[in-house]
Amino acid sequence: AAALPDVADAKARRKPRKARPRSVDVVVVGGGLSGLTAARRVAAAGRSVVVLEARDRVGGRTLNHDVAPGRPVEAGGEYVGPTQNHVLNACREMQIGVYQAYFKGDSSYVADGQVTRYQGDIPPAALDLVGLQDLLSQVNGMADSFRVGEPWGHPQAAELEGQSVDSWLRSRGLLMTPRVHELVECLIEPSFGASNREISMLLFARFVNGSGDEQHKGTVERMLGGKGGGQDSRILGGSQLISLAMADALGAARVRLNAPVRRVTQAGGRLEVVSDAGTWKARKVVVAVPPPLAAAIDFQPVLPAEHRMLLQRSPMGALMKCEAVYDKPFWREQGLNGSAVVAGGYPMKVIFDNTPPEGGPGVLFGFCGGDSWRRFSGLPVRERRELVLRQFAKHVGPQALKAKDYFDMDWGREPWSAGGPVAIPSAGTLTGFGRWIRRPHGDVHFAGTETADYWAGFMDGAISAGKRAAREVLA
Ligand SMILES: Cc1cc2nc3c(=O)[nH]c(=O)nc-3n(C[C@H](O)[C@H](O)[C@H](O)COP(=O)(O)OP(=O)(O)OC[C@H]3O[C@@H](n4cnc5c(N)ncnc54)[C@H](O)[C@@H]3O)c2cc1C
Repeated sequence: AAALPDVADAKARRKPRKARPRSVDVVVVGGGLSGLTAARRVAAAGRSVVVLEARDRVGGRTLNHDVAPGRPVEAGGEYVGPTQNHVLNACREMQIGVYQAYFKGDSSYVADGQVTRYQGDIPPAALDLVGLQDLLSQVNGMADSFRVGEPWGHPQAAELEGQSVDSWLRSRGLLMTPRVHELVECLIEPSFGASNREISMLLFARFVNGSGDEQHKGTVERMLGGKGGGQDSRILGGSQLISLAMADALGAARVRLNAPVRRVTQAGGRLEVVSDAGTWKARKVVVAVPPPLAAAIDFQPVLPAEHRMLLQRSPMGALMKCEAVYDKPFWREQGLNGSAVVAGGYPMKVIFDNTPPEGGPGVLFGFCGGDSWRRFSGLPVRERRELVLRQFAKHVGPQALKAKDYFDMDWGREPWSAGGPVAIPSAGTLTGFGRWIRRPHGDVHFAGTETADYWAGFMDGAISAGKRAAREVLA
């Protein structure tokens, strides 16, 4: 023990040596699906590349959680579906399997304390269905009125961006009953991590418009649907496996963890990227991080004001996933598939069966976002667990109270995501500054799911944006 101070003193006396900046062709900022995809493309073209990732892991908004040894489920991004060709191809390339989510049996609709079983995507909301159908057809119409990824091209773009989903529903009059408002919140809260009054109709239409591919028009049904829709399938081994496999293929030398990037300077065709893990020189930089975190990087020269405004006015939603683990998915024996739509009064608006493909342990999860997040997420974990289990018990029965484990993942409290699932540009931002979304700043290029045309906000959009940014820097 007596030797310890000497060692410490010797260390203190040693002058810190300034590490020489390393040089690569391309620095990628952010080791989520988008950044890793860009890096793979750059490496495949024979150029040198390094991914600088702030966290001690890759995958960003995707995160696996083991509910039993070797049985991961997702605590972040999870589902894939038809027309999400980029993520499905990435799985194929990485030899990762995809399987259909569990749809056998009935879903549950919880309203006024009553539980009704139903099949398909639309809950049996009686008279309120008229209002709901009206909303779907109106939004599909809006989404069909502009070129994909360019919502500012809608003939009434400014008007639609000035209207929140909430004020638009009110403008439709008696058709939109209080129950329709609640049901729409069940669509909006999990999709955006925000409430009806926080999302503009133009932003909603932009997401619907992108829920397809070059051959298939985007529709609300595909964006929000289960079988055949965006929630059709899951990824064997959990969605974070895609990023883990990509990082593995790139190798540790090309993926630096614990390396938050603070400054990007460019002068005379050369760039310098300063991170907590050292400085890199590069010819090109790809920034593949959520907009508020891109806004926090010190770009020299500074970004054009319009681009800065776009990033600053695009905060992230607030969303958490609350999950309970049981010995087995006991609800399946009752002919239930575990899914529920819950109108009013509960922290979680939609619930899904998250059981691993082996069939156990049984897992249920619910989304808590927007106003529900603001009420619930700050509670102590003991209270969160109790509220969640009580809510699960409502539709699958009292056995739900006897969970063997509970965990939740609060993306609103993750500094390196700044929220989730996606950025939600405030009113006036898409029409005012949206055109800057993919515009390079000198030799700095922008990726990340928010910059995609199709499936922006989803894993598919993250991957297509990474490919597009790689094409730009390789051009
Ligand atoms: C709860 C939840 C549920 C979701 N459900 C689905 C779903 O079912 N299906 C679906 O397709 N999508 C879903 N998503 C969305 C999906 O996860 C994201 O669209 C996608 O993962 C985003 O990938 P990305 O690479 O664009 O960004 P991110 O995953 O956010 O990656 C960005 C990376 O950059 C890092 N970073 C940030 N700042 C810096 C910095 N300054 N320096 C270095 N590194 C930095 C971050 O740590 C992160 O790793 C969900 C998301 C959440 C949160």
